[in-house]
Amino acid sequence: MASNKLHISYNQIHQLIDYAVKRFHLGDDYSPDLMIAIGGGGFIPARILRSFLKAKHGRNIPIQAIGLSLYEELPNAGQDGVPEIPGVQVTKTQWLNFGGADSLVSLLGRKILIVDEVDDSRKTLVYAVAELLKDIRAQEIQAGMNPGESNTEIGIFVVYNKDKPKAEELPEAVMRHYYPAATTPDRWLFFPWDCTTDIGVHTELSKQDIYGTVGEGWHRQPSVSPEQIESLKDANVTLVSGFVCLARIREPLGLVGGYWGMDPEIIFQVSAGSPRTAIRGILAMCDFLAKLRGSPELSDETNSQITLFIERANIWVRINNI
Ligand SMILES: O=P(O)(O)OC[C@H]1O[C@H](OP(=O)(O)OP(=O)(O)O)[C@H](O)[C@@H]1O
Ligand SMILES: Nc1nc2[nH]cnc2c(=O)[nH]1
Repeated sequence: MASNKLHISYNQIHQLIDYAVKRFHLGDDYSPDLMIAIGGGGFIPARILRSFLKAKHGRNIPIQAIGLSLYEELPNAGQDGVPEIPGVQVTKTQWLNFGGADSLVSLLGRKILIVDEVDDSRKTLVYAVAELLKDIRAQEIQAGMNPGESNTEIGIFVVYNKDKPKAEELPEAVMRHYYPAATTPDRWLFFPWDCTTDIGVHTELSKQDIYGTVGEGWHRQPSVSPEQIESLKDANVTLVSGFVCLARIREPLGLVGGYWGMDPEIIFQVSAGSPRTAIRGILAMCDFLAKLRGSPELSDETNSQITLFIERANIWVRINNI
């Protein structure tokens, strides 16, 4: 794993959740009636998500909390972005008590949405789903049903999914309702709630991280101004004096690519690499956009912006292909 961590701000999380609800048609295509937040990182995202789902149907979805822990509780780990060491096994620190005498909630027939802030090795999510399935089976037996007869569904919402080989796999039925608001490279994510120094400085750093720019792309309209497209034309002027030009085109890349789910690594290549890496990134981006062009979901205006963007990017590549 690369050593540099990515600063994440509260706003980025809020905006990503907003966009994800729209992008995945949450509340319509999959309309949960129970959220289960994995604490502590899943608590704030679940609460934000509840607001966006309420805005759709006017109903507040109940949030239940479970506590699972995989990462070692070393003295400074987790604090101020110090990466934690993954443990071997997930441990339960808190669980549902649906069978308890004072419990009013049944899992049967529900559309459940598990919420967490990050899917890293996937061990935590796999464990949570396996334990939940055991509870569902137990409740089905108690109700005199056959396994699966209650048609209870489980979905997963994560704010960040790390793009890496996962240690364990989720059941196929659950993957059909797997909603990652954003995909990140395999770096340590430094969340705002882990910051114990200056949250203002942390927020500023989150804007400078390329991922911050990409993240912002997800919530804005997929539209790039003519001036931004135009700026590609003279990007080569500053290339020779460093990577200033790449910063100039980073925003339009983040806007178009981020909004339509382009791999953030491409944008990272474009803005953080050598000229040659940048050119590779631009070409990968053109490929991505070319596939997107003409999609029925795109407006005519967006389509023509993409066409123009590819044309300008190609000019940029030709000029700089050293
Ligand atoms: O995909 P995985 O490798 O299993 O990692 C993801 C889990 O790791 C973090 O939990 P952590 O144990 O650090 O607890 P916390 O949420 O209280 O910080 C995070 O909140 C996820 O639940
Ligand atoms: N804060 C934090 N917790 C994690 N748990 C697993 N991966 C991560 C990460 O990148 N950041």
